[in-house]
Formats: sequence, structure tokens, C-alpha cells
Amino acid sequence: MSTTTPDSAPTDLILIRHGETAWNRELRFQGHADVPLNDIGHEQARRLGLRLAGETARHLISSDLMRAQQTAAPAAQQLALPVVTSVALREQHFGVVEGMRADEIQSQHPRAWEEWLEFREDHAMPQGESAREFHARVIGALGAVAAAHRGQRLIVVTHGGVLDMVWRTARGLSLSGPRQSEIPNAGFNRIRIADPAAPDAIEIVEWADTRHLADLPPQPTYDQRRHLKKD
Ligand SMILES: O=C(O)[C@@H](CO)OP(=O)(O)O
Repeated sequence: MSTTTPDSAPTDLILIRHGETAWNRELRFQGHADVPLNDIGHEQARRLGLRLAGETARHLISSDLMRAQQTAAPAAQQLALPVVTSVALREQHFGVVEGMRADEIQSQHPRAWEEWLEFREDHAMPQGESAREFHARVIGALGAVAAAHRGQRLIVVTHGGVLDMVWRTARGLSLSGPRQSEIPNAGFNRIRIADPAAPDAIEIVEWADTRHLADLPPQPTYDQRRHLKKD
């Protein structure tokens, strides 16, 4: 029996947003800032590792930022896989506002904050990356990963913004406008890419499943304008 994978087989990607950090709980913009998991985030990662142990994944790829690598570590141990890191799977770059809460940005960079609230795809925070640039980076990176491991099952640990780009692309939504999907820390998402040469054609198979996180503290909730608390 042949063990090669037919060229037509879709690539199955399990996409994970990293576990919680102190800055997630404080609703601070993180972007490329390298923030570690907090205690809840480590417990989320541990539970995720147990859940992923049942997946026949062949590769484990992670954003090189610490919060993603720390989330990948228990799964790597369960599956006895090395973690391959990728700079291209980092969060959107938020430039000078990284580390700030919404109220701090509003007082220190009022114009940038006003523009942010318009959610235009060509807007970038000062010294940051626009949604359009970010989309090209991350969908290109996922296409390259799918091409390198065609027809296989992979685990990719990455960030909320990356998952937002995947959701918009799969649903044919504009890159402008606020997020329209739930993206919990350490949630489980599964997508398929049929043709790595056309990575925009994404099928969403499962999204935002958090059954493995039951009875952990509730995650901070956001209104449509990310980084603002709902209440
Ligand atoms: O950078 C951040 O603040 C958020 C934005 O979505 O991303 P993550 O916590 O997933 O890295």
C-alpha cells in the first residue's frame, strides 16, 4: 500500500490562539510585544495539550512569540513533535501603541485611536501594520505551510488577529470593519485548504470550541470595538 499523499488531498490545519496573558486580561494591545502566559494561560495550554493528544497531527508550527510557543509546548510533549517557529505567524504589528489600553491610546494618540475605530483595511497604528498588509502576510504564510505539508494534518499556534483574517477570508468578508467571530484564548479551530496555490479558498470545519477549557475562569469579553470591555 502506498504511503504517499495524493496531490488532491486537502491540508487539515488545527488553528489555535495562544493561551491567556496578563495583557489579554488587562485588554492591552500586544501585537509583536513578547508577553508570557499567565497562570490561567498555562492551565489552558495544559488542557489543550491533552485534547490535541488525540489528533494524528504530523507537524506543530507556532508563531515565534513566547505566548504562542508556551501554548504549543504541552501539545508538543503529548505528540512527541518538535515545535517549528515562524515569524510570519505573529500577531498584527500595532507599532507605538503596543502595551497600551484603549483609554491610554485615546489620550496619548487621539488621532490614531479615532482612525482605529473606523476599522479601515488600510489603517495602521503609527509604526504598525495595516489590516491589508497583515492579511497578505498571514494568508501567504498559511498557504506556504499548506504547500509544504500538502494533504497532512498540522497544528498551528498563532494569534487572535490571524484567526480573524482566516475567518474573514473563508467567509468572503471585507478586511474593513470590526471582528465578527469569537476568538477565545486556547480555543480549538479546524480549517481545510484544498489547494495551497489558492489559500483564500478556506473551509471552516470547526470554530471557537472551548469544551476542553470548561470550569476555567471566564475570558475577558470584548464589544465590537476590540479592546473595550463589554460592560
Ligand atoms: O495583540 C493583541 O493584543 C491581540 C489582538 O488580537 O492578539 P493576541 O492576544 O491573540 O496575540
